Amino acid sequence: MPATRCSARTVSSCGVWWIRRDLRLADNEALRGASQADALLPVYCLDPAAVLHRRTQSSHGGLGIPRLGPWRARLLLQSLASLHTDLARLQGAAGGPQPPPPPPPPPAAAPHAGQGGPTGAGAVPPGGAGEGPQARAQAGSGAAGGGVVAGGVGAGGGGGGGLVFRAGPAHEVLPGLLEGVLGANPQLRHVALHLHAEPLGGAGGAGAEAGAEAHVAGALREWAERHGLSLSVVKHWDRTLYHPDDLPYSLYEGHTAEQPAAASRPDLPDLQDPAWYRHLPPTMTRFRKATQPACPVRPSHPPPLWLPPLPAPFGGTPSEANLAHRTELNGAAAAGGGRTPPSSSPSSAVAAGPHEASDSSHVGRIPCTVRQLYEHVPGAASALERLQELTGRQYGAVVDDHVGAATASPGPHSAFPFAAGEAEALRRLRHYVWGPGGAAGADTGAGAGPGVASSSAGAGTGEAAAGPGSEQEPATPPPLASYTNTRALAVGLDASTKLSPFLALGCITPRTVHREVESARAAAGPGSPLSAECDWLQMHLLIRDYFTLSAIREGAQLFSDGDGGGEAGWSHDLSAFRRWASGRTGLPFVDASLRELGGSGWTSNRGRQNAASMLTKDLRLDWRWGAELFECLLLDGDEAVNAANWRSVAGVGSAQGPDDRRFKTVTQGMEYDPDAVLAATWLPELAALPAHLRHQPWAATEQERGQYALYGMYDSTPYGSRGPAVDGADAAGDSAAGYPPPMVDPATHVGVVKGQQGGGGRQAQGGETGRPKSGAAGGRRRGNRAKAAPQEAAGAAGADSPRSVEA
Ligand SMILES: Cc1cc2nc3c(=O)[nH]c(=O)nc-3n(C[C@H](O)[C@H](O)[C@H](O)COP(=O)(O)OP(=O)(O)OC[C@H]3O[C@@H](n4cnc5c(N)ncnc54)[C@H](O)[C@@H]3O)c2cc1C
Repeated sequence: MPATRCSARTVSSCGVWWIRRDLRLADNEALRGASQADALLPVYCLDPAAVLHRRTQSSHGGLGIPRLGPWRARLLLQSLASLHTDLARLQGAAGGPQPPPPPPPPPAAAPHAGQGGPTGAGAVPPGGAGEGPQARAQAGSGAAGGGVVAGGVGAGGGGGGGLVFRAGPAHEVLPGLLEGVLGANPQLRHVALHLHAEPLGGAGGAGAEAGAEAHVAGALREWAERHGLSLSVVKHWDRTLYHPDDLPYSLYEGHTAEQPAAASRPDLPDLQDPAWYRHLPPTMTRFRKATQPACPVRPSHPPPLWLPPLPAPFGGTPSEANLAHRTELNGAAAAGGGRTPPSSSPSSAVAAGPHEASDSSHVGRIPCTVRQLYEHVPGAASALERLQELTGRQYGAVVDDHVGAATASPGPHSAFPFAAGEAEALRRLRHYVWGPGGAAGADTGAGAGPGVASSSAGAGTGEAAAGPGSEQEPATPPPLASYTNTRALAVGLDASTKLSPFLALGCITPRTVHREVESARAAAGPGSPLSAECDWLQMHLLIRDYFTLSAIREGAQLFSDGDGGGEAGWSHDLSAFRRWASGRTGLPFVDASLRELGGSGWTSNRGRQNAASMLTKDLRLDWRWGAELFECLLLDGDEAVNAANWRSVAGVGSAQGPDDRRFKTVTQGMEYDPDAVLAATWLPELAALPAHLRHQPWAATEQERGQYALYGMYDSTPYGSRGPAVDGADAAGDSAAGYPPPMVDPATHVGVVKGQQGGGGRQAQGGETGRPKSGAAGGRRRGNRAKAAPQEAAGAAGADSPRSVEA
């Protein structure tokens, strides 16, 4: 038995990390705060309110579907498993730095083609690193040289580690857990609860978690008083790039500083109206101008190298040696000498059984399937049924799939074919910013960038020397280098960053993304064209901030119906909604996007905008129904960001902009998916058609009608009154005849394809005249957005950025 065990110390303080959407070790204020105590109790509470809606979203009631749909639930479980393994590795690790173990064997196959492949510490082939200290030591092997502690559960540490998973609202779960801790640690004197605040999580907030934070604080206070303990409750905020406390104005209307902040900030640009500085500016452009120059981005913190162990009865007790060692290790990490990325892969963690990775039966069991998760929540099964009914899709395979299975459920067509968790988030970020091989930077320490890895970086992996920037490898431009041109495309793994699911679950912070991008900018040097791409990516982080902050400001009004429904108000025609939700509107770009969403949990920003426009501007259906379906299905579903985006497209509330943000969806498809790849992939009925007909099958010539059996599909029957609805419409199977005619006049969805005006341009019309001259390839192959200076693009009613907030 290691000597450290003999000198076990009593636990007089316990830090509780109430894990919410901050599933990471690095740059995590709540974890840092809770780790100051003798013991650390990381707890994830599966609150039924996070799985099912508590609120009624529209005046006509909600849809009755899960708030946490199967795709995101799966990603959540994987991320929890990954975090569990990382915690088990670090909590109570003892014995000091270990010599780096031999490099792990190269994985049999790169799990994600095009992403640079797994590299270094995080690259644990599915099922490759299983149980046991040796496996875990290997999992940590790529960390900064000399900084990794092989340890964790069963590895001779001063106690076990891992997260405690419990089903139930936190205000019920946490006092119960602490009762057990107190029973096993009679010397306990102080409990410190650290949590990451949710945008809508405060008392009186609008979201389903409204009041949760206040409830928990109240319940713990009552518990602590009863036992004569001292309690501190500390809320942290890492969700946005800019910390709300640093903004040069108040978020809330009605809050008036004595002087407008602008008066004391002559360095701020003159935005004409000083009142903007008192409140969250009413448009994105003004927000950017008022915020960027005035607000620092706070530094992001490296991951800890040591964490206090779980308290008894969940784990062991810390030892004097452990505690002394904490200071040494974390001090080194803070000094940048050993940024150790989390090293687990969710697949390895789950393949071994995430819960079984703990040595204590007291540590709660993370469900291994989405069905197990749903079983904790009464009503979830029927909500899933309802979702299936609305989308016309069965989710059995997804909910029953073991989350650690090597074959990812999202399937071969997923635009988000990534694993979950912090290490994967970092790999994706580095790949996007530095290019193929840049994921090796995931092992080098954030911000270091490839080619400038510290000497300790990649120890044991051999990756650092082969990274980009080295002589062996020709420089391949990173995806970031073409972000401006590709970001708006509807297809393409590297068209956009695909970071939003990681950001939504908190596997990575916007600060970390920002810092990495700044490193790339610095490495590229002054005047490099990459700088504009960096600006444009950071602009989108700003949009996320703006929408999140807007949601906070809206509070209870976030889900008000606004007046966007027009005089008649919003329609609640459920049958029309079903056609939309199941991707059977008859407008291929909208349908393909919606079926992609239903079938994989992802669709592009462009697809989302067009689908939302169709729902609100053509069908005049209640935007909250659309928002509810999106929040359920999206891998990156985020209540605040989602609702704010929907409000923006629907034109409701204070974010209202131009009256009509209606998208011509056929033209949009031609511009952002010229080869109609999305339709070919997700609309089997149209897959056999040539690309130009996949954009608008009704535009077939007489000859094409015969050739592709399109006769009878598009006759003169008024739109919307015929054609297969989702219920029982598939008689014609996956042939073109099985594809429904448009619910609305398709001519109103065709406009000028940008970039084709003038000489080579054409006025794309509905009906017979809408054929591109040279097939779909006649459309632009690249995103339509010109390489505008980000500043201008941000200020314009850009195709990417929410127009209404740019007004
Ligand atoms: C109707 C509708 C609903 C949406 N719902 C969500 C949602 O629930 N969660 C979510 O994260 N995004 C949502 N978005 C915004 C946007 O579609 C996604 O953030 C983006 O497509 C994610 O892809 P990416 O990570 O590759 O983004 P990139 O283009 O690479 O952008 C980088 C990051 O910037 C942020 N970002 C970019 N565009 C937006 C935007 N319009 N609003 C907020 N943040 C943005 C994201 O965090 C993203 O990861 C929605 C958009 C619409 C039109």
